[in-house]
Amino acid sequence: MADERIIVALDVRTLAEAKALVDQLGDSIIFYKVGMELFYAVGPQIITYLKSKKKKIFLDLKLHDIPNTVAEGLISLMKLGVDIFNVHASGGFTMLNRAAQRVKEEAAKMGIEPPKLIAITVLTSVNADDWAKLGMQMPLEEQVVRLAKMVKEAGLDGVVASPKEAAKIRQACGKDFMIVTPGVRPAGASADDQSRIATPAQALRNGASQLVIGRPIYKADDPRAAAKKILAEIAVVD
Ligand SMILES: O=c1ccn([C@@H]2O[C@H](COP(=O)(O)O)[C@@H](O)[C@H]2O)c(=O)[nH]1
Repeated sequence: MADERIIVALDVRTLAEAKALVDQLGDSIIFYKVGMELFYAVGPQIITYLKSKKKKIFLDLKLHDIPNTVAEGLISLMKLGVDIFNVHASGGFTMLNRAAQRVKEEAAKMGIEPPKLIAITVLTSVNADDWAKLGMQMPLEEQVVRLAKMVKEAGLDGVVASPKEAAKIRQACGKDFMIVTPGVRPAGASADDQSRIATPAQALRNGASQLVIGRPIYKADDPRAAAKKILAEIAVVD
């Protein structure tokens, strides 16, 4: 059975490219992330396609708006039938809490399990300089943990954070809390625009529940071989 801890980011702009990558990766990958680049270009047909292939879907649109707009936006997205979706934690406790409640309420009406709702803490691209320029007083890592605790208290299922913060979040939020980490790079791979990175095995050892990996797979000369190498690396980590 494919390892659901790896979520491949389908960061391409056309349905044809997305289909080609999913075909190439075959049974080795079950979970895909659809983000702004692809969803804004092709819309819900990518969700329909992935579902027809029996794939799981993380719809990464990072909603960030007032509570009513976010909650009702999530309900529209939920109707597409995704497995995970997300909002920005910096939208605040009221927004997060309303979103979590509305998703559960609507799922009950629909007679379905609610999709997992998770929140972005601090983007994995943000570095120390960006952080200082934002005028933040608290060290970045402390802020991530603080946001994770707030997300949990608001009733969401987990967070998106970097693998660097995963251990502290796990300690603060417990074993059942989802910690989804982008910013994952096999040893020696380019960091690209990511700042707070770790290898796949290290991310899991730090407490991540799932890893989002894009360019190290889809930009590889042989994406299937790149995915298989990562799967072999994590196979020895519980
Ligand atoms: O903090 C965040 C939140 C989301 N992402 C997304 O994950 C992938 C990472 O892709 P790579 O090519 O492996 O860097 C991408 O779709 C981002 O939008 C993130 O990187 N950091």
